[in-house]
Amino acid sequence: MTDPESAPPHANVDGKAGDVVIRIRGLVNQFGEQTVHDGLDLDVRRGEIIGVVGGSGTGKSVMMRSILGLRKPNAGEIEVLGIDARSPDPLLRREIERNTGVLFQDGALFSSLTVGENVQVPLKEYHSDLPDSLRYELALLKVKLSGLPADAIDKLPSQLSGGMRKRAGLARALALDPPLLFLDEPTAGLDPIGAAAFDRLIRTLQQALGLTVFLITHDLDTLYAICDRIAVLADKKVIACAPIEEVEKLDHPWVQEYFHGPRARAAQVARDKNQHPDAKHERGGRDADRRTDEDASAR
Ligand SMILES: Nc1ncnc2c1ncn2[C@@H]1O[C@H](COP(=O)(O)OP(=O)(O)OP(=O)(O)O)[C@@H](O)[C@H]1O
Repeated sequence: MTDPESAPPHANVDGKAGDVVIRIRGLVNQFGEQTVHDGLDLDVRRGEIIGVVGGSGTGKSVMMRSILGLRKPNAGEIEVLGIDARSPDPLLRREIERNTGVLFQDGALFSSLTVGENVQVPLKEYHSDLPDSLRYELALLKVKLSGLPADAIDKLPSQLSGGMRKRAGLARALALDPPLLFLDEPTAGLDPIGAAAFDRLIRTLQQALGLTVFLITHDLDTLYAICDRIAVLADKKVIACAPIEEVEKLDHPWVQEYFHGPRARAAQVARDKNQHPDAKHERGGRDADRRTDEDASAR
């Protein structure tokens, strides 16, 4: 761990795929009498898309907030790229912030700023020395990378569809080229075709940019289509963290209900239909163009 007294803080952004980039041990989170996490452990590996699932109120968002240092846990250790996420040191806090992009559920865009201005907010904070024209060009690059048309850059969030707002939020999350991307329910509120397209975008960006993605979702299609491993929150802990084929078999009432109900069956059918023998990285390969009405209605 870097000693902020003797050396500038430096996140461990280089390394090989599979290295642990987020390490949680013995996490405890309480709100008054309510214990949300009690001795939760989790390792997130470099280069993976980890899907975080669990019933409503099991503490998925609280875990994400703890990792990002937005909430101080009651106990436990959290390291993000080798930095102690519980540290109050502003330099360490800033280092974590600079290396993590976050897409919150509601997009969290500033409504009075254009898309381009929203994307430039982190650029202004961390690269204030850049000329305005270059910052604009960088914002435009992120807007295009997120699958938006170039002219979206000058629009207000209220002038965009829900799916486009998500993409704008993604463009802002990617503004600083962070190695870690956090997504809270990215496909919530999107229609099935829009959700499938967003899944593909995430997978494509993750591969192209070498991102590690921490993805909270209730969306079974997303889990089957793009997640390398699934972390299941239940009983105040992560009770399993494994590829979906293993997690499905877990003898736990919530897991059984979630992964073997009618919605799960539809998602599995979609996955099996779309799986292509040559698709090395596509786990499920949910493909909007090939979705059936049955699949769509099961979402
Ligand atoms: N600031 C807070 N003050 C009090 N209780 C809180 C606070 N934040 C979260 N909680 C409680 O912690 C529990 C976990 O909340 P969290 O939002 O992490 O759940 P979740 O798993 O993300 O749920 P969902 O899937 O419904 O979004 C809930 O019971 C919630 O009410």
